[in-house]
Amino acid sequence: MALLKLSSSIASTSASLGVAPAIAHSSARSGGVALSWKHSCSPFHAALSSSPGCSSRALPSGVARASQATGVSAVSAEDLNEKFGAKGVKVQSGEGGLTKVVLSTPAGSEAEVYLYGGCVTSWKTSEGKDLLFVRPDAVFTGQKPISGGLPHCFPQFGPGPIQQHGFARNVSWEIASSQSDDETTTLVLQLKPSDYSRNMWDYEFLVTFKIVLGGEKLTTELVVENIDSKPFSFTTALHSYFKADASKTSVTGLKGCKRLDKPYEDPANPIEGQEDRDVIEFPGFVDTMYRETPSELLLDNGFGTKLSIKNEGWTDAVLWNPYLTMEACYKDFVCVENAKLAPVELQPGQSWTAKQFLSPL
Ligand SMILES: O=P(O)(O)OC[C@H]1O[C@@H](O)[C@H](O)[C@@H](O)[C@@H]1O
Repeated sequence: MALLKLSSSIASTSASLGVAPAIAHSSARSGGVALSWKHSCSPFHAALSSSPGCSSRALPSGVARASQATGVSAVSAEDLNEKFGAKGVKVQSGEGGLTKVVLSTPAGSEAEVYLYGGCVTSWKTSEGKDLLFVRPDAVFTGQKPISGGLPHCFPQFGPGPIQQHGFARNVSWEIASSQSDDETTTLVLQLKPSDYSRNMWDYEFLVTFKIVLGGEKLTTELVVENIDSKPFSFTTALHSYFKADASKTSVTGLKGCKRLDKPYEDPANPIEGQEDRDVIEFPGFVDTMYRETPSELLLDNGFGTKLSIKNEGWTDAVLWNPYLTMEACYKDFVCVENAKLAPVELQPGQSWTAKQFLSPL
């Protein structure tokens, strides 16, 4: 069940960061890995996706390209560090000059969060193992979503009328606050409307993303508030990329759920069914949306780590592995995405909250 509640007050933001001109840097995370993507263009991807090689067709009028959004913070990492830096919170210039926040705890766990896309790109337990995955084709230019970690799909999961997975993953978020104590480190980001977002989704909203790193756990809370004078509705997901040996990976907990399989060539027309497997593996292309999912899924990443993926408020889930359409990396990750696939309708003043709790067992 979605948690709908009236929002009494809107948190004020300490930083004021607009969407600023793009920087010239262009840095692939691959460190020189040769890329030979076969991610060919489905009709939907061809029109709206940021996928490599899929950007040449005309867009419906009023729809902005992802590449028109730019994500460089207007305030330098040094200034932000001055304001929000603390024990366990360091604001730094990251890949491609994009601002990142490095979170750490006394127990030795660490996370990295890029303000561009409000994207957690790394989460290391105290053993130093990064449990998240960033694709080798991910770019840190501030002009395309970072493909990896925990990107946001908002205000549309898709396919739909605006760009694939919405705009939240390809705009700069602001730091609202940071905090750390002996056990946990917390970073709160906010996303506000811009000309870019209004051009495709003309609503006034406030999205708050709280990231809490504590011991061996990574908890996130997403709050969407309608601060407009008119209602709006949205769909959303936390497009979580987990490092995995896909040939040995499995997900448990979805038996009995309604499933919608998205054919690669026609993702807008999914095939309905019901999940009858206790344990789901990834032997080939997987792109399945599950409805009314339980509050906990278990991911065995094939490297000996079992991860509990709990949630509150996320009512649906998506499993994705691109298989040979991304030959260079499909063996190395799976996406297990907490999602909200049925539109959430918010009246002015209302908000919606969903939490994700990740912890190795
Ligand atoms: O390449 P993108 O835009 O990040 O999307 C990747 C995939 O994301 C998944 O969530 C979708 O179910 C897939 O259909 C999609 O291909």
